[in-house]
Amino acid sequence: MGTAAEVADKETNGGLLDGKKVTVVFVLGGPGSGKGTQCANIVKRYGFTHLSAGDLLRAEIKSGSENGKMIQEMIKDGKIVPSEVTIKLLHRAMLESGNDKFLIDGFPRNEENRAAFEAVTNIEPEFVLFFDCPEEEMERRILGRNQGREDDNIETIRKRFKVFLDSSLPVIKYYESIGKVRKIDAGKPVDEVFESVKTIFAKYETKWYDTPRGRTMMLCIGGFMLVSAAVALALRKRNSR
Ligand SMILES: Nc1ncnc2c1ncn2[C@@H]1O[C@H](COP(=O)(O)OP(=O)(O)O)[C@@H](O)[C@H]1O
Ligand SMILES: O=c1ccn([C@@H]2O[C@H](COP(=O)(O)OP(=O)(O)O)[C@@H](O)[C@H]2O)c(=O)[nH]1
Repeated sequence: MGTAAEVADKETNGGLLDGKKVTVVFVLGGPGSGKGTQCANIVKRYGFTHLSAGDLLRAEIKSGSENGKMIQEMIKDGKIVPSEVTIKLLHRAMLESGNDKFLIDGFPRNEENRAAFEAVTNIEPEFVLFFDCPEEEMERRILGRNQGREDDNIETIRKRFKVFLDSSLPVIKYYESIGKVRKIDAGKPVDEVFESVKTIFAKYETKWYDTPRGRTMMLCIGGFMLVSAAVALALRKRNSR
């Protein structure tokens, strides 16, 4: 038996997030493979919350936090930011979202990231969506991205490709060894890539009656049927007199 704090910690981390069972999909692939683009499509169709580790780190730089300078230097150099920093941001964003389905994009980037995330959150991904794309195509896409990112220059791009091969691919290999990788040919046009994505996410299709509008419609239909039944009953009573 640990201290109250340790017990509370175990309770919040018992495979649940804030007492809620959650679904996590890790979205991995080289820089420029189209992770962010396809995550936006998945969010629209399947109601997941998209958490890009890179976006969270860039927001942390902008916020002027004490870690900002360190994060900025690491990103500029294509290096992987220490796990505790990224995991804290991801964990907080998950809690704040209120959703129970998450796409974690661009994380875990190395074995240490992976082990630390599981140790801290006790959450294992449902599966890993892996965007497999030729390096020349990824390079072409990043150079045409035009988002004003400090790391989208040829020197840093080459470093990021090396980090991907040396550190991130082993994570994908690990998940492959336990049957959790869903590989997509990401070298094709956006729509074609999304067609492949859809076959993997089919079971998460949001039913129309599960949306806020659908629930309102169901309530209206239920109300209408109740009123019709009451009127029919009243008419039958009157006619039988
Ligand atoms: N299948 C695709 N074909 C051509 N361009 C793409 C495709 N997917 C994404 N892009 C473009 O390539 C660039 C990088 O895509 P992005 O989604 O930001 O990649 P990542 O998140 O993996 O770094 C963006 O400018 C995006 O519009
Ligand atoms: O979990 C993460 C995600 C991103 N990064 C840093 O953020 C950069 C940009 O990552 P992002 O996923 O935004 O872009 P991508 O490289 O996939 O285009 C990486 O090169 C890393 O320096 C990191 O350190 N840890």
